[in-house]
Amino acid sequence: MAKANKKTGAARKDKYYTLAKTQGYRARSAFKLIHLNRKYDLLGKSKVVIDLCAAPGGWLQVAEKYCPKQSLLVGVDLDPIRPIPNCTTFVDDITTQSCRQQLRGHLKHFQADLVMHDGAPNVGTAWVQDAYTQSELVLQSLKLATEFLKKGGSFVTKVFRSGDYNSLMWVFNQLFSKVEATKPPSSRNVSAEIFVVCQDYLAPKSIDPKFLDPRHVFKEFAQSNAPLPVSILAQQDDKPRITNPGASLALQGQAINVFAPEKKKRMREGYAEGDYTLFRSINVRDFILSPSIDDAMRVLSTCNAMTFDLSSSAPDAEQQKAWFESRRTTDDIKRDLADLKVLGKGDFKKLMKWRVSIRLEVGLDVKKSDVEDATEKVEIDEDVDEEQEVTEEMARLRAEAMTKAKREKRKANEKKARTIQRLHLNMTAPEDMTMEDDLALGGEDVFDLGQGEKEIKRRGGKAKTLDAALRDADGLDESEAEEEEVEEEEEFLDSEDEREARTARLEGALDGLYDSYQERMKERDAKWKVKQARLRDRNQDAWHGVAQNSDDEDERIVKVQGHNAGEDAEDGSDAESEEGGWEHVAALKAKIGEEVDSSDDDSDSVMSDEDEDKPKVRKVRLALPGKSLPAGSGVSTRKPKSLVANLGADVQKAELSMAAQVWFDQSVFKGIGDLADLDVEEESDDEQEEEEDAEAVSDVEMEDQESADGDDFEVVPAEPEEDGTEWDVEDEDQDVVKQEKIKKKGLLTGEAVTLASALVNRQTTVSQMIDDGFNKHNFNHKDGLPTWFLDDEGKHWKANLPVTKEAMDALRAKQRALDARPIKKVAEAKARKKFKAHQRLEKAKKKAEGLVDAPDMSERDRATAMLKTLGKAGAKPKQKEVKVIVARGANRGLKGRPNGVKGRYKIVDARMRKEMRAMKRKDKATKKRKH
Ligand SMILES: C[S@@+](CC[C@H](N)C(=O)[O-])C[C@H]1O[C@@H](n2cnc3c(N)ncnc32)[C@H](O)[C@@H]1O
Repeated sequence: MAKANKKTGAARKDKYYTLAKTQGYRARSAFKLIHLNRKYDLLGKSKVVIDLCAAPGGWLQVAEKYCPKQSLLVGVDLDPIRPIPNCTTFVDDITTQSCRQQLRGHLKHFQADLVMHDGAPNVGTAWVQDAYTQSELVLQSLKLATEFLKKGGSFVTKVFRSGDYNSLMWVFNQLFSKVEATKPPSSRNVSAEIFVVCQDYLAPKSIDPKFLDPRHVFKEFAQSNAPLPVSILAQQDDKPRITNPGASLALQGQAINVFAPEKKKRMREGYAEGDYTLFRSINVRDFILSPSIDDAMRVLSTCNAMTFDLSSSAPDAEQQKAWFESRRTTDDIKRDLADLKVLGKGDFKKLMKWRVSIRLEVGLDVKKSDVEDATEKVEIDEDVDEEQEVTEEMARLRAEAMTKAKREKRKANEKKARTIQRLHLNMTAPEDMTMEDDLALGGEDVFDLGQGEKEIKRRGGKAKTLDAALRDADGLDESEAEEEEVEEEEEFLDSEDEREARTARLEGALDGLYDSYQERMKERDAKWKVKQARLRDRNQDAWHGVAQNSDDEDERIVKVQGHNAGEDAEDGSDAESEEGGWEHVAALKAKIGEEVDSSDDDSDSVMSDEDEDKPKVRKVRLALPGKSLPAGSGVSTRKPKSLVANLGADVQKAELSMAAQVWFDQSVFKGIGDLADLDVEEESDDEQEEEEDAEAVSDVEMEDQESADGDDFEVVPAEPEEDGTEWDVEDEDQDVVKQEKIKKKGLLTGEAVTLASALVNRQTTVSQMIDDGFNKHNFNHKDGLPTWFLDDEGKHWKANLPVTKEAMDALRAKQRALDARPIKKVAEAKARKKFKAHQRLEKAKKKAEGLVDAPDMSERDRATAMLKTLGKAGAKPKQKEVKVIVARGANRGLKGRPNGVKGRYKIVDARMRKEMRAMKRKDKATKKRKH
């Protein structure tokens, strides 16, 4: 079973986890801020920073590292934060007044350059992200930001892609002149989180509180979106939302037109609305009893795991027990059910076969004439298109399988022989054997569906053949099926052939199903959807959002109250000026909604044709109605009122993708307009990660490469960072490195010496060597080969370069010569010794000369003295004596030189001295006895 990609707890400990550990960051999230800082340079100039929801302190650590020295860094969280140098932290809830006051106390008269928020609501041990609470938390952090930020300051926050996301973005856009959403590479792809960087705070004199009130901000979207989950509805009930009939109705109109163009809400964002649980587990009954193969596939592609409910309280406990204990529910199947996200093709097919076999076993698939089986009715009303596609695909696959079966009939014997041969050669692992292999060998497959049919027949039931089951799933009727059966009977005369052909057909059909399963998995991927939407955009006019910004005063973005007081909406009322800008902005927003409705005849998008090719950076701007757009603003001015494109005919064409398009066409995604490219980045990341395992490329290097590859993030600046951070490691040319090494140390391997001598001796040429380089080891043709085979080959199948005996002898001789060379330190010691001996001799010579001239010495004395002097010169210098002090009495526990001891000394333990003396005595005694 292919478990290589399994994302276990250990797999969550990815490279950023490791990097955080090695670099001393408390949380892997630190890298998110590092990446954001790289892209937006948030920290370099920020002298006053507030970190909301800062525990355990990863972001503060990063801020401490990258902000100017002496910066004021304040962090707050519900959880205490272990002290971080140069940072002030306190425990509080950011939604409370006391937090506000404490922040004020810490900041004193300073205003913040940057407010950061990486908060996520604490929802206990289960990581269920209540998106609404999260959005509220974001709004709360924005509220604090508006209070503490200075004009021009920045605000960074984490948001989740949920129904409230657009509302949040809209509010951000009112308060900051630059708002971008981005997903740093360190943010896991499976996570719905996205970071919004708001720059250049406009600091209006006063802000309508409604801009920061969740009940107002999230109102319209909550109403226009699909039903919210119970928890969210409960919250709404607790805090009834204030409605604003005038504006909100129009807004709803707009929202309905734009944000909910589809009749049927489908989970375009990849998460079921309101369900932000990353792990979804369901009961196997939903899979086994799913009315059609398509539904079963949907279960497989949307869930992480399937479980059996064996508790006695389960309504179908007995049935579940039977399924669980069935011989078809092998350990492999149980493993697959436990982790559906890593299903390989083989696993997928096994599970689909298992479902069919269990259904056959329990008699779920029987002829309709006998039992009206409601569960087999294929519901086609929901996914007509997909169902049709699957049906067509199945028909095509069946036709293919028929042709294949004919061919295979001819080759049957050949195949059998090959299979047996492969087994003999140990080239096939049992798990890689297909059903065909099993049948070829005459063995019984655990999912031998024919067997299942027989079993049912034995029990007296009229088993529906597997083909029939598949046909039913395809929506083929009985007569068609019978016709096919007659044809098949003509084709296949003996039962073995028939059986084989059926198996082949089943395999073909399952292969087709697996492909569509994969398609489905891809479709769940938001990035893939964006890619598809873009492709469609190229061919047809789609909704292109509201007009681009221009410098024109009349078309400027409508800002908060302070900015728009006195400017009325078209109706001329100035009622909102009293209370604030919310109604005003909302009314203008509503106006645009009306224009959406009234501009049906205008099928042109405001994006010019050239713009289509440009990166789709679209920012929703609220234009004052009736004013034309200025020339040169990059926006077509032909039809000034047509702020949005026609949603008519095109909507029909692109109906199913509209929600996805609208979602990703918003201004927020302008920063990640290259989401599709990120796919490539991701793929290359995956490859890189594989390489990382294989080649142990350093994490740091990887990090650089990743940044350089991704469009989303800038290439790391060429100049080294001041603090010499480990991100900027130069990617050395390995060839150059090797050449340097060879220059310094010569050829080091037998292969290299052999090749070099072959070249020198003209036994080969350079071009011959280059030709030899074109071998399978240098090219990656691994597609379609079984993993066990590649593993095995990787271990044992190495390039076999020639090594001659002469080459090895030469290398050995070189090594011996190296070994024979005294090492530097030994040479130095020897020289020192020689020098000292020479000095001693010189000294003795001088002394001897003095003795020669001594008048009062007898010849004998002179000779004795001379001998003594010269003898001393030749003798080994006396080792300086070391006095041994026993650590007892006054000396016990003594530190430093004991009183009255001069020269070298050593403090020893009394017991140690005794033992050493005893040993010496023993040695002496033994020596004596020997003599
Ligand atoms: C993802 S962690 C933050 C990690 C942090 N940025 C770091 O790098 O170490 C989210 C934090 O939000 C905090 N949080 C959630 N709700 C909060 C609230 N109402 N007030 C303060 N902190 C809150 C949680 O206690 C949690 O520590």
